[in-house]
Amino acid sequence: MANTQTNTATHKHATQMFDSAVSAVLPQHMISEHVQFEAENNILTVDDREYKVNKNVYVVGFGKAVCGMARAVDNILRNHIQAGIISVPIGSVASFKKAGKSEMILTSDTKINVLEGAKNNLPDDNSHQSAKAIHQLVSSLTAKDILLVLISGGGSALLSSPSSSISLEDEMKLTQILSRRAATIQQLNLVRKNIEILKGGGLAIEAHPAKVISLILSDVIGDPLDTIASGPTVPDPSTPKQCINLFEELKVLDHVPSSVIEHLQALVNSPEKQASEQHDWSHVQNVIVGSNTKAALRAAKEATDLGYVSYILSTTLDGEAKEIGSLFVQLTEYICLVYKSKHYGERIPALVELEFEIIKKGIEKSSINELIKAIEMSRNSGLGLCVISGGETTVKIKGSGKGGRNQEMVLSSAIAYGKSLSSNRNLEHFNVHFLSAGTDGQDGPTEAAGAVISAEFIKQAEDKGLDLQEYLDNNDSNTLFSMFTNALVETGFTGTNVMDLQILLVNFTQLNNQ
Ligand SMILES: Nc1ncnc2c1ncn2[C@@H]1O[C@H](COP(=O)(O)OP(=O)(O)OP(=O)(O)O)[C@@H](O)[C@H]1O
Ligand SMILES: O=C(O)[C@H](O)CO
Repeated sequence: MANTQTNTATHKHATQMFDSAVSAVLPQHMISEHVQFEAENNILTVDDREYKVNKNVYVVGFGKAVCGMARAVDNILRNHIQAGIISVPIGSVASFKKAGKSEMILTSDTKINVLEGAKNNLPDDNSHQSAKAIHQLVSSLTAKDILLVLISGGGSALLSSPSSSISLEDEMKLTQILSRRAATIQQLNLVRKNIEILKGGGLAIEAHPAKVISLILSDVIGDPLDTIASGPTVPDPSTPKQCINLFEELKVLDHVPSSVIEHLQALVNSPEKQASEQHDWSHVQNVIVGSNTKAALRAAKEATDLGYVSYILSTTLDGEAKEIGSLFVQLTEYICLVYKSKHYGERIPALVELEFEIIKKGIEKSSINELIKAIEMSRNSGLGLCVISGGETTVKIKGSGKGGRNQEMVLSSAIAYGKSLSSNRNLEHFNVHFLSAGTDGQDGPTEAAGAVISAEFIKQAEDKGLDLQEYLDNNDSNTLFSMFTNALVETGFTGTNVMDLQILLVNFTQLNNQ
């Protein structure tokens, strides 16, 4: 029974749940769930649509998870693929080779060409050349052809296709200006859709009259099709005016290259914009093959299999990473208080106060009510409780240290948990573990996917005489966690990318079990 597990076992459960979640969104698995090929009749089925295949398939792709996605479709449709080009992050193939992940790499006899570029997830000359090659391929297709488009996070930078009046340098400058102003991915991609040829539905329009099937792995909260990789195969309802308004809102209008402003002004009522508004999209099928929700559901299933009561709190978690870290400690305190309360639903002042704080940080009252039900089930059954969430947080970097948003979140939770433990607030007799990690296996510019902590970690940090707050203030979470034997979550580059996951495990236990 999970509730009587030791510290080591619980730690292992947390990483096992994370690994299982990642496995649910690995390319081979996701593609085979949505794409089937009946070789006898040459029928390709993608969800509810069927296509007659006859050596008429072309493949293009762009994104961090596209290597494995291309391998998966090559395995399925190998004899029918005529040509293909994928644009993937620089060093992808070498790192998969190094990790022995052969299922993520195309075989030497494939017809799909692999191009690498976009260092540090920024558009560059390599990704510009890749986009040109992709453009050329898709615009040569005819009505009898089928184009498979593989899309995942990082796709925008890997398909750099500025309009002919805008130079690559100007596009790169614009990306920098907007990023420095902390533009959200929705804001950044709004602009990209209006200034790039292949974005905002442009790729599908260029491929017309071919049939277009987009297989999309979502790395954006809420899975908005028109934002993921700037929606190259999705109708774009946005306008050039919205871009100008955005520049004003971010106070960058004076810094935006004049070629961009001129392009946007000319785009209003242009034949190009009108053609896209009137385009018939019936030749396009967009399919989300994987998302954070799918990973969270698998983590919950693994938790149940391991003997926990599991509850998915949210799959749209955002905000400042360190705020979310302390939110999880408030949730832990809340869980422990409800556990210990004599009567289910008892409204003691400490609970009401905590609930107020939790709601203030963005958790809905209805989610708290569901959480209470899960706590009650856990208490009645004697099983441990597993709370799962997913999404993507942000970090305002002020220090000079090494870290990532997940490790920063876990470090902040360790500080809050340490305070909570030392003031003896509600947490005694509870064995608590908190993990946060990126499903791509890389948290910020570090080698780790994330980190996991427990009371044992806090004790070890105290024994080492470490000041955790100092590391947090310097955004140096990775340096800190690297000093411990099992605080980092290390998976290597996973080959998928559906944002981040958090796993909170609370086991009621006697202290002598730990
Ligand atoms: N020292 C640091 N401490 C905390 N966070 C950091 C640090 N350095 C960079 N980051 C964060 O890491 C993020 C960039 O890393 P990463 O490449 O994993 O994210 P991404 O570009 O959003 O890609 P993906 O969505 O695929 O994970 C940025 O959000 C940045 O704020
Ligand atoms: O490539 C992009 O635009 C981001 O990763 C969001 O999908």
